[in-house]
Amino acid sequence: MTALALKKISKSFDKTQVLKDIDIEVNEGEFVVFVGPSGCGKSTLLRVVAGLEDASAGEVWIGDQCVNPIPPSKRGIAMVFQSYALYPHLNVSKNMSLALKQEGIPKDEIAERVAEASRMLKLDGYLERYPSELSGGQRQRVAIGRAIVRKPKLFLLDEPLSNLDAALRMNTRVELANLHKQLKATMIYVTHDQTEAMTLADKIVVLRDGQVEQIGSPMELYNNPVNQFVAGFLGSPAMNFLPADIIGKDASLSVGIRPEDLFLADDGPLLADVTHVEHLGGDTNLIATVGEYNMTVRLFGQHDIEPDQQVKLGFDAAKALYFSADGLRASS
Ligand SMILES: Nc1ncnc2c1ncn2[C@@H]1O[C@H](COP(=O)(O)OP(=O)(O)OP(=O)(O)O)[C@@H](O)[C@H]1O
Repeated sequence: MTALALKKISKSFDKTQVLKDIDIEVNEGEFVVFVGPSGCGKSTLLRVVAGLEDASAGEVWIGDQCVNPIPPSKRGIAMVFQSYALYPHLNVSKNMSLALKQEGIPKDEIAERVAEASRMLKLDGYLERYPSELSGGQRQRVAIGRAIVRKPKLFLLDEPLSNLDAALRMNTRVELANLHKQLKATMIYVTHDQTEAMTLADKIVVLRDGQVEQIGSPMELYNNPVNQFVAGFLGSPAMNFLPADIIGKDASLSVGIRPEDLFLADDGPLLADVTHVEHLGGDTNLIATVGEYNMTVRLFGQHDIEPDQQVKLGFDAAKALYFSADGLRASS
């Protein structure tokens, strides 16, 4: 069943249009990630779903109801923000239960829900602590717990991990994926981080300049992007783009080759000047130039290559993608 449908949503602030004709369907239980560069309209779209902003045109459907006239508090949603927005004067237990109390839910049910959420989030030992006595990761878990106890139809998460350091971000990402599995809840998650999108999503919505570029599973988008923008946005290090005549193809096209699809080959068609080498232990990244074009090569394992060295590169031709001058996919 469809949990959320956005139908031709547009949004303008004064004369500036920031969302244009957005159509998205989210199935029940899906983890959907809105991803795109800064300013593309991700947060505004989430706020329109929440009812914190009105759409200038179009409809928001939650389940079988058009919620345009319905205020945020009645939409059956719970939001988690980047800033945890916890109440500093309330302990963890009270932060989690406040909204339920305001809704008039009986005390023993509140206690049950708080106990269950804190068990899931491994916060059971911290219920009496105040936010100032918690780490950033714990605070974010409380914010997530506060959403869980409300048993919403839809979870809306706006960059919830971006205040955490890299290691904690990765742990919390895994916890969030597990939580989604346990709750079987519908989640809409906004991020500009393509790794979060790739690792968390059942379905990714790539946005640019207020428009949907492509919707699909992470692997569909990675392997079969509709255009150069999507191809370049998903994947780290990013896809390399070169004029196709460098590999003997039509000069009006660009060829896109992912860093991991390049390899060292004495008879390879690309002569690369290595400018920098990143030894990652398990992998080695070469930053290089081919003619005037920059390239990143991801080699499996450890390699004894120095900056200023020249290497010959081959690539997996079956995985190369071609793009016409307007950025759309083309056949070679
Ligand atoms: N209340 C507002 N009034 C005017 N312009 C706004 C308002 N809110 C957002 N915008 C503009 O709308 C555009 C989209 O903003 P939005 O915050 O949705 O982008 P985003 O993709 O979430 O970016 P980021 O990743 O940087 O948070 C931006 O150009 C922003 O300046």
